[in-house]
Amino acid sequence: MAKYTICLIEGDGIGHEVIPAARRVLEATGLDLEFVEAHAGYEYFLEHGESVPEATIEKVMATDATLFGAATSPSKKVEGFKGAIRYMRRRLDLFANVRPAKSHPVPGSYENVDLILVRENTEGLYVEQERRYGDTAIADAVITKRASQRIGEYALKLAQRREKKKLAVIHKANVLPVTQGLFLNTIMDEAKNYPDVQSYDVIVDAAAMHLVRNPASFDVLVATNLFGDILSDLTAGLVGGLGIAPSGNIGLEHAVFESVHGSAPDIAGQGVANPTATVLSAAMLLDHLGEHDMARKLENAVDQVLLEGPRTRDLGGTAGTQEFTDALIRCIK
Ligand SMILES: NC(=O)c1ccc[n+]([C@@H]2O[C@H](COP(=O)([O-])OP(=O)(O)OC[C@H]3O[C@@H](n4cnc5c(N)ncnc54)[C@H](O)[C@@H]3O)[C@@H](O)[C@H]2O)c1
Ligand SMILES: O=C(O)CC[C@H](C(=O)O)[C@@H](O)C(=O)O
Repeated sequence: MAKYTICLIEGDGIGHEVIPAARRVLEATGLDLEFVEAHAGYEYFLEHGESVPEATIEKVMATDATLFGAATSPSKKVEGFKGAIRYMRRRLDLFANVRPAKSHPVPGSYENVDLILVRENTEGLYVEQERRYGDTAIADAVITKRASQRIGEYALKLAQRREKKKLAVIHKANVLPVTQGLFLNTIMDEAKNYPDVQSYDVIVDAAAMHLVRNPASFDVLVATNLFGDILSDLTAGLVGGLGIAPSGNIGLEHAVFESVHGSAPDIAGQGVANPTATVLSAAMLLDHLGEHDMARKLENAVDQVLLEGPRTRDLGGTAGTQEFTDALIRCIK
């Protein structure tokens, strides 16, 4: 039996391109890995009537960690459809969505950025409870003390292990003192147990401005689900864009790693997707398994190829997914 088993889920669109690329990179590490393939996404839903079959959940639970490509969610209501990644986050209680943004040697990346956005991954507006009364539509935002406390604890422990030891609690308690106030106050109370971490609160709109003006001043950020969703695309944009930004959906028992980007229907099937975000998510997966040296080796190889080329189109180059992946593999070996 291999040392680690890894579940691979391609999903939709460019998921079919970036997961095989990341698999080749993982195979090139020489680690003793066994891969198990599973299905999820909109294409699977159209064929089988469900977006995440139970067999996929079982494979995610039975393997050591999962690498997910991307999945499509249509912007209209489709009867019986559940967004694949959103369903998996809640079903597997993957409560922490960890989204690092680090400077890369690519055009448009700020220098000296090294931050991690921790997004609460199970509630907020993502409980997806919407209803319509005539011309009025209402969505619930659920915030619980339990989920706020555990995401706060996760972010504080993460900040404690880092050099700067700073935690920005992102909120909108000035307008929503009951829901956002519960999130903010619960985390600020928890922070009293971490006196070595400098915890401070920032209102989300101001946080967006500060992130663009002075991203190097941030260390760890924690936010409710939708604010974290929006700000993590912003932080991806600070350091080279969606082609580069990785993430991990982490629970107490299971973990699913995935790029921040989606299925990119505008470029899917053309062989031009940048696999970096998925490869860096694979590096996070290796860290999760305790393979820290190999994780650093992957990250260093990514930055070396980003610096020297070839680069993919989203970063101003002309390389396709294959050519970029080949260069990465040469660099690892
Ligand atoms: N975690 C997920 O599975 C996830 C995340 C985001 C969006 N989505 C879904 O994906 C679909 C498309 O959403 P979208 O277009 O708003 O976002 P997207 O992230 O798929 O694409 C946004 C833009 O970034 C580009 N891009 C993204 N990844 C790239 C890569 N690896 N290399 C090069 N360019 C890349 C795309 O070509 C596009 O122009 C939607 O159905 C959405 O619901 C899923
Ligand atoms: O396409 C979906 O079903 C979800 C997209 C997803 C989200 O959390 O909203 C994506 O934007 C992300 O940041 O992971």
